[in-house]
Amino acid sequence: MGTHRRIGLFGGTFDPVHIAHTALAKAFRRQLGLDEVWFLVTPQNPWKTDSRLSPDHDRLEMARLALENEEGLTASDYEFHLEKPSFSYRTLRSLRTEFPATEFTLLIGGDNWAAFDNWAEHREILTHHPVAVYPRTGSALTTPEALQDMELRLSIVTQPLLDISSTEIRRRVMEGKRITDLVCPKVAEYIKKNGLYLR
Ligand SMILES: Nc1ncnc2c1ncn2[C@@H]1O[C@H](COP(=O)(O)OP(=O)(O)OP(=O)(O)O)[C@@H](O)[C@H]1O
Ligand SMILES: O=C(O)c1ccc[n+]([C@@H]2O[C@H](COP(=O)([O-])O)[C@@H](O)[C@H]2O)c1
Repeated sequence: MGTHRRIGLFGGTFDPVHIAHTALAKAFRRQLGLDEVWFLVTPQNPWKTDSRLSPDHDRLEMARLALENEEGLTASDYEFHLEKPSFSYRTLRSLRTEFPATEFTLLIGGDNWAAFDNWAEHREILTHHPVAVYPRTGSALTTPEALQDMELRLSIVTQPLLDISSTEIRRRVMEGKRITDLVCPKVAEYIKKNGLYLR
């Protein structure tokens, strides 16, 4: 006890998790010297109410498979037990209460960061947590004006851009195309075995 742990949080839908997610999480962990990075598989992003989402347990299992040999990267079902939709401030409140000696740093894409002042209770989030932002295609790393009076603990994660998305993977599966370069082999196998993304 008493050790001050530093954990990075990477929230997403992960339907499915792909190699760009893993590469980014590794860069995040290494560049910030974090003990661990948790992939928070979100049951329901407050801004994405897409009913065609794969079941929570499939998305979690794929994240587990993708990360089982990745040191310091863990798939987390923490948000499965919280109220929906999964507002990040609620998740973070709960984590702070449960793990008071741990510092949680949020990983946020440049696209999400540009709109961060629209996140529920965003000032509360920034008061309690450092944030790491990484570039995404088409988004500049500028801090929203509404946040400029805040004392931000902000770092930038530099990572070569990989043009891969879960949307593209789902589409390729539906079209019967190969996805072996885009997801890890065990995830490809899981998708096939369970007939995911065929409709
Ligand atoms: N190719 C990529 N490079 C860098 N970051 C990515 C990439 N793909 C996804 N991310 C980041 O990972 C986070 C979680 O991923 P998410 O589950 O939304 O995947 P996605 O591929 O963007 O999904 P979808 O295509 O279904 O919207 C996203 O908010 C995004 O910031
Ligand atoms: O809390 C919010 O208001 C909020 C608004 C938009 C997105 N989020 C979270 O941001 C994370 C990334 O979302 P996404 O869909 O871009 O992968 C995911 O954990 C969402 O729950 C959170």
